[in-house]
Amino acid sequence: MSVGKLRLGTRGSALALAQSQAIAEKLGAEVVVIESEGDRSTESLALMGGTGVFVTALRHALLANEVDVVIHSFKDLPTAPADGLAIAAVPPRADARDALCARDGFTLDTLPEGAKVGTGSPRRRAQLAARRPDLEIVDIRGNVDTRLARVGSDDPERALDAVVLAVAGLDRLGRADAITQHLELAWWPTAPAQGALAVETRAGDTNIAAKLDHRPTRLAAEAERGVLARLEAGCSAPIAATAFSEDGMMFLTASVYALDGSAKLTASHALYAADSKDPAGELSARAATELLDAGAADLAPIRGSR
Ligand SMILES: NCc1[nH]cc(CCC(=O)O)c1CC(=O)O
Repeated sequence: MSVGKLRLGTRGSALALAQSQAIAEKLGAEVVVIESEGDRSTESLALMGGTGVFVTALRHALLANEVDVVIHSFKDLPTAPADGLAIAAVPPRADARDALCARDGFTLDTLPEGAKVGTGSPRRRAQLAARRPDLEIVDIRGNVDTRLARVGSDDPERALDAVVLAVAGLDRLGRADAITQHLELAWWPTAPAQGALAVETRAGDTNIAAKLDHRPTRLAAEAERGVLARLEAGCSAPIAATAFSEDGMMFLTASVYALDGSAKLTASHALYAADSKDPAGELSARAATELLDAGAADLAPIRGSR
C-alpha cells in the first residue's frame, strides 16, 4: 500500500459520496471520485450489463493502485469474488427496509386505483404487482433525487404518484422526509445486503479497514448474498433475503418472485451460530436448496450476471 494518506475511491453520486465520506472520516482517508460508464451514460443499466459497471470501475482503480480502499453498496456487488481483492470490512448495517415515497401522504393501500408507481427493480415490481395488481408500474432509473423529483411532478410526462426506494439511501441523503410509508421486512423483504456497505481493498491490505468490520452485519449479508450465489442469480433477479442474529441464533428468510407478482416461493431457516463453522454458508445453502427444489428456477428468470 501507499505510504501517505489512504485514498478512498467512490462513485460520484450523492448517495455514494454520502456513504463514502462517513467511512473516509473513520479511516482518516482522502476521498477520490471515480467515474464510470454507468455515471456518464443515460442508457438503461440493464443494457450496459447491470450495476456491475460501477463496481468494475472502482475495482480497476484499486488494482491499478490509484486508490487503497473502495466503498460499494453491498447489494450492488456481484457475488463472484474479485481476483486480488477482498472485502476488508462490512460496517454496521443501516435500515434494510424499503419505503414508499408517495404524493399526498398515500400508502400502498390508499394509493388511488391505477396509480403510477416507479421502480427499476424487478423485485419491487413483483412485490408491487402482488399487493396491488391495479397499479401502473413504471420502469425508472437515475439517482435518488431524480426519482423523488418525479413524485407529484408538474410535468405530466414524468409525473408519478409514488416511487419505492431504500430507507438507507434516503436516510444517507437526508431525504427521509419524503417517506410516506415504511414497508416492513416481515411482508416486504428487501434485496440481499440492502442497507449494508462493503469496504474493499487489495487482498493483502485488509488490515487498513478491518477495524470497521461488524461481524453480525457481515454474517447477515453473507447469508443473504449466499442465496443469490447458490441460485446463480444476479443483483437484478426478483429475489429478497433477510437475515439477522438474536440470542446466538441466526435466522434467514429468502423469497423468489414471479416477475408479474402472481406467485412467490419462500424458505425460512434458523440455526445456532455456535453449532456451525460457517453459519452464513450453511443457512444460505439450506434456503437455496429448498427454493430450487420447490421450482424457483422455473418461477423466475433468476440466472443472470453475478
Ligand atoms: N440499486 C441502487 C441502490 N443501491 C444502494 C442503494 C441504497 C440502499 C442501500 O445501501 O442498500 C440504492 C438505492 C435504492 O435501492 O433505493
